[in-house]
Amino acid sequence: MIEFSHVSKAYRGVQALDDVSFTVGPGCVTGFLGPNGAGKSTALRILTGLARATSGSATVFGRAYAELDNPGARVGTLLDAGALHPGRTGRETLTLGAMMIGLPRARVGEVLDLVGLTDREAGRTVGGYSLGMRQRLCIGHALLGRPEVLILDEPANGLDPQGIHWMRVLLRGLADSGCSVLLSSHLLHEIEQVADRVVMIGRGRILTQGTVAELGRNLEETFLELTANADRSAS
Ligand SMILES: Nc1ncnc2c1ncn2[C@@H]1O[C@H](COP(=O)(O)OP(=O)(O)OP(=O)(O)O)[C@@H](O)[C@H]1O
Repeated sequence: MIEFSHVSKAYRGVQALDDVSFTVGPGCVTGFLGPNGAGKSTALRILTGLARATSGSATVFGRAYAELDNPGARVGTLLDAGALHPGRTGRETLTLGAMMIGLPRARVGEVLDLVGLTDREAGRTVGGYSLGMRQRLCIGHALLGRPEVLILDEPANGLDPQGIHWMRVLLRGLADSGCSVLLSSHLLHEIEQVADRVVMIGRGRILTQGTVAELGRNLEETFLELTANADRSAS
């Protein structure tokens, strides 16, 4: 479903990604775990056509995201919760999103229910939303088209413990119904709680990947050890 094949990305003076390869299959949540600055957002931006790889390819359903017909209907993305228009209401934001991918307006109400935003909250402008409400709205936006593939960059940012639990249950349910979920985070605990597979990245390189069971019960030790090794070899 999602395939990164030897993806590298150099910004001026910074090697953000170095020969990154991994796949994300249906029916599971793949956690993309790495410390701040590891290259997670860069990889997801390349995957969704927002940045260009220096070399290599990243595809969804075997094609570049931008080449898919109506990608928003098949691939749900949450890349930057801060990018919402502050002057639109939550409902308007979702209605525009639904119109852009050709969905009936009725889907907006369903999604508001799904992400737990009340009618009153949906009628308020997004500029006055808390970070957690923005995240819920963005998750809702990503789910509008009942996507087969979900790409989420740090979706738990700003959610309270109840919200994080809600998101875990939601992602689990989506994966169980066949969705391919790619979830990035710098928080080990968050990934550990929900992911079936983990891809660890540090300083732009894949450090290890496998199922949570394969990587061992003490994922934290593995994470700290591997990121420390990556730091040592880079210095
Ligand atoms: N537009 C850009 N121009 C120059 N350097 C960039 C740009 N975007 C990212 N970088 C650099 O690329 C590296 C990877 O950044 P990226 O944002 O992908 O990491 P991340 O793993 O998502 O980090 P975080 O968890 O902090 O969001 C960092 O060194 C960052 O400074």
